[in-house]
Amino acid sequence: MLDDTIAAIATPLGEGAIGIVRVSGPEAVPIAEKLFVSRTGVDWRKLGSHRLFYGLVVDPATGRPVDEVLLGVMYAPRTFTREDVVEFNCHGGIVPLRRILELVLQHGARLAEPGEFTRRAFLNGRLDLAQAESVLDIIRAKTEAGLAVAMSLLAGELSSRVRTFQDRLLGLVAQVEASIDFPEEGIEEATREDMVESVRAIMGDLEELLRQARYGKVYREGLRTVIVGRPNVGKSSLLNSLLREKRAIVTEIPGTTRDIIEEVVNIRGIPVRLADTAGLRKTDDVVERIGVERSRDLVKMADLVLVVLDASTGLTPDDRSILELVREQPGIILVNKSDIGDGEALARQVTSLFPDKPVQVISVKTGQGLAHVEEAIERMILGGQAVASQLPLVSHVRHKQALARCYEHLQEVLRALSAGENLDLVAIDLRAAWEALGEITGTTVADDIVDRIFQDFCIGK
Ligand SMILES: Nc1nc2c(c(=O)[nH]1)N(C=O)[C@@H](CNc1ccc(C(=O)N[C@@H](CCC(=O)O)C(=O)O)cc1)CN2
Ligand SMILES: Nc1nc2c(ncn2[C@@H]2O[C@H](COP(=O)(O)OP(=O)(O)OP(=O)(O)O)[C@@H](O)[C@H]2O)c(=O)[nH]1
Ligand SMILES: [Mg+2]
Repeated sequence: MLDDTIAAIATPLGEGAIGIVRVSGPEAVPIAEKLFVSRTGVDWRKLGSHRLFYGLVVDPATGRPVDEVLLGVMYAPRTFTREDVVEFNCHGGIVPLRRILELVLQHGARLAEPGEFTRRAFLNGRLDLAQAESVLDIIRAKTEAGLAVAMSLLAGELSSRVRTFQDRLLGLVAQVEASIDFPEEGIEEATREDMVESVRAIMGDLEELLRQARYGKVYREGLRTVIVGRPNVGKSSLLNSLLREKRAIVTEIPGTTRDIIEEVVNIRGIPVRLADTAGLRKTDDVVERIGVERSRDLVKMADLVLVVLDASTGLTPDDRSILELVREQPGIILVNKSDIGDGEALARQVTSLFPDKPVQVISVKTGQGLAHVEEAIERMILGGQAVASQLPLVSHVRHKQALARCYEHLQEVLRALSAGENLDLVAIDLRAAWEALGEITGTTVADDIVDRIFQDFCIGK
């Protein structure tokens, strides 16, 4: 499979200053030799790697120039894929890009599958699986903090942590197997206790990583946040204010918002996917009822629900049923319009009904309390930790699950050790724990999982 040459347009299709057709594999350089004509008189084949050459792409069939380009040439093995790579930097229009790709395909390459360049980097050992996954995170990052998390994954910070865990586990396996091989010497009580201690230490470190994982995925996927409340309480006003943009229509007429409006806002580095919804109330209006249904569905899937109340009207039966809806969910209750009503009184009443939920008195109109809302959102996710002080090493559910599986096997190791069970059993679970970790870096991962990971990538990446 890796002896063929792949090609794709690596830049977005549209109008741009520059567009890139990327080619990787043994035919990359021969293809460039067929299509590229230098305009500077240099013999680019005689010069080194990682250089750009100015010239034309000429269609060999007609001899006619297709576009003026810069040709990037990078020789294996020190390239993104560890194969020969050439890049046609052409003008960023659909027609030049498509024409050049077509010529490349006619002269010895095939169209790359989604993520295939990065997949080759993985298969050829330049990146491990976790690092390869970070490439998509970098592209999709919504905030600087999200980018920093992705960059640390690319740099291999999680991978190297995982490898130290694996080394520690292998050390234990060796210890256990030595005892199995010389059963007549038995296993001393002290050795058993040593092992228990080492396993506990590893588990403690895993717990720390798993704690971070709880909020780590937020940096990649964003925090799914839904604003709910009765009609006219100020939900759309709140969205606009957090966005610092007049995105949603705001009027004094209840029932203004009918569709869900979704935007990503950057709240202290955290990408928050804010959804403004139709006001919730008992209604006979068909259109409005559909909107209400959608809001309820969204609430069920949310990471965080912002319930907006109106201080100027006090708590109504509709408010009470909305609050019931989020009783079991992470939520913050916002008492709005405190400029025209007694916000503190309503906040006290709500706190007595829902003592577990944070309540914040605000006025979107005057801006009162809005900074506290951002703070509360941050606290909610990080459990009080400051964002900047420590970015999570674990941001993928897949990585978290592998760590959790490793942890479970170690629990089993502990149980077997303390129950004085056969050391063969202990060794089996230690190996299973080691393998669970290998799924993160890709040394012990099934092919279909690798397939699935790269399917999400764009073509040309
Ligand atoms: N034009 C272009 N821009 C790009 C990429 C690309 O492939 N092409 N990248 C692709 O995603 C990113 C940069 N990533 C890259 C990663 C490694 C290498 C590379 O050649 N690595 C060699 C070291 C080169 C040297 O030592 O001089 C290596 O790792 O061996 C190139 C780009 C973003 N920008
Ligand atoms: N006095 C005051 N008025 C506010 C405040 N927040 C919003 N309003 C007003 O309340 C009215 C309703 O605001 P919206 O943001 O449209 O309310 P909504 O909850 O989105 O309403 P629906 O989309 O109908 O469910 C508008 O006239 C806003 O200007 C506030 O803090 N104080
Ligand atoms: Mg609205």
